[in-house]
Amino acid sequence: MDAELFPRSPTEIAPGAVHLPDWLDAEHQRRLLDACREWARPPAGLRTVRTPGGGTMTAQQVCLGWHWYPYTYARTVVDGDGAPVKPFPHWLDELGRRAVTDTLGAGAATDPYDIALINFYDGDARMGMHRDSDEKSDAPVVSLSLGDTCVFRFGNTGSRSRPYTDVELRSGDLFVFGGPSRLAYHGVPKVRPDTAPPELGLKGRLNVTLRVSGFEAGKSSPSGV
Ligand SMILES: O=C(O)CCC(=O)C(=O)O
Ligand SMILES: [Fe+2]
Repeated sequence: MDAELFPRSPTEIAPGAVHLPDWLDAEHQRRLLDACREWARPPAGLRTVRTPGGGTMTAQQVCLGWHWYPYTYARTVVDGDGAPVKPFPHWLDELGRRAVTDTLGAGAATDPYDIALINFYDGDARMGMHRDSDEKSDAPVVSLSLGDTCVFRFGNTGSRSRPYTDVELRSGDLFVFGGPSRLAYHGVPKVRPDTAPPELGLKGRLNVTLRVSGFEAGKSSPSGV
């Protein structure tokens, strides 16, 4: 890796929101990328998300555990091929819990993680300011980045506008937001093309967010489907 002019260090961006650079080493990034490539395959694979207003999200998405679509969760890909959502693997829960204790400390332990949203950004894909507010649990959101560097904008709980902080998320970086920042607006205004580590072999950017649903096992989904 290039020598850093300004070394990147763990930073609390807002109360309960922590950026931990280089959390995944090259080998773990490669393994997570391999898994993402499997999850992206149909059925219930990578898809373009349509918003109720008739637009489309520029980042493509695949879900594990629960299928997210604007603005709720279902058991099947109701807005796509109709297949059952892919299962959420146990090792991702372990990764999520470790991410939380490494950033927020052992006291921040949560219920098991059971949702992953995997976003793929290519071309000039981006993501507008939004809150992750369709889960019932207030457990921290865990975000892992692979491939191209992006500008991640982390704002406030009141509105999409300032004050916010722009953070560069690079391949292998971890960002966790919980506590008073759990419902903060955030987005990805820019991805920097061709900045991925060459040895990873990914063109574009992948982001894996892990969440705790808080939905009751055995009960119907919040959307009823
Ligand atoms: O790509 C990212 O870093 C953010 C993704 C995100 O905010 C989301 O999936 O809700
Ligand atoms: Fe989000």
